[in-house]
Amino acid sequence: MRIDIVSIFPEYLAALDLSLVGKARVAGLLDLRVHDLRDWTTDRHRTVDDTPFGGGAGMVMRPDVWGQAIDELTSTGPAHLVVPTPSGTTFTQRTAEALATEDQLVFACGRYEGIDARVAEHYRAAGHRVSEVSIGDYVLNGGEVASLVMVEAVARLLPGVIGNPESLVEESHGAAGLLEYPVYTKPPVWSGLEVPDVLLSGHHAKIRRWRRDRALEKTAARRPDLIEALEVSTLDKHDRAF
Ligand SMILES: Nc1cc(-c2ccc3ccn(Cc4ccccn4)c3c2)[nH]n1
Repeated sequence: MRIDIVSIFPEYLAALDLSLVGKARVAGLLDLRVHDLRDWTTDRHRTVDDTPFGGGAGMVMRPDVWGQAIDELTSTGPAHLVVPTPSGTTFTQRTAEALATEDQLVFACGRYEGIDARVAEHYRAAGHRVSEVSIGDYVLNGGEVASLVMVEAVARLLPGVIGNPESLVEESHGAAGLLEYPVYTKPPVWSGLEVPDVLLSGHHAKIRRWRRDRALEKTAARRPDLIEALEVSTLDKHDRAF
């Protein structure tokens, strides 16, 4: 997969050189390129914004500069344009799974009051998939942090990026559709607190059952909406006790 990220603060995306995503790039599992939007400006001041039509506070990012950038970056094939915005559809694990199937993603990181609305309109009309996406109900100062979140969520789903793909099944919002169970490691007693006996028993069936019970318990307590969304067929008679 190729991912292009365009921003007026490209150094904000330096975190993607680190850790799991950084290693995936070095290993050639992910072709991730970060670009400075100002490289597509033509004036001496490298201007990317202007005052909003209709008045109002703040500035709006110009469509022409974004058009030059996105045209160049999508010239090699079908790309999915992802535009972080507070007014977008909510990004979920399902969104990450869908984006992870694409050949190319282009993240357009806005700043100021956002990007001229005609940019998304233009690329939809040109036949591109365009997703205007929010990472949650709070307001950031730009799209860079949202792009970091989405790139990490997508990259870890790509083949070979996560060491043990099995862990993708049991984690929160994973295939099981539950929040994950509590995890423990050594020492067996810490701060006067013990590890649940069943986890020390070596009885794998009981451990599996205990973990599923804790996952159902936590999900029912913290995210009853996820319980509603569970396929009833995936619940056994023991589960229905929750
Ligand atoms: N989940 C999210 C996403 C964002 C986000 C994404 C991109 C941009 C580009 C500019 N701003 C600031 C801004 C503030 C007020 C109204 C419009 N935009 C952004 C904020 N905030 N929260």
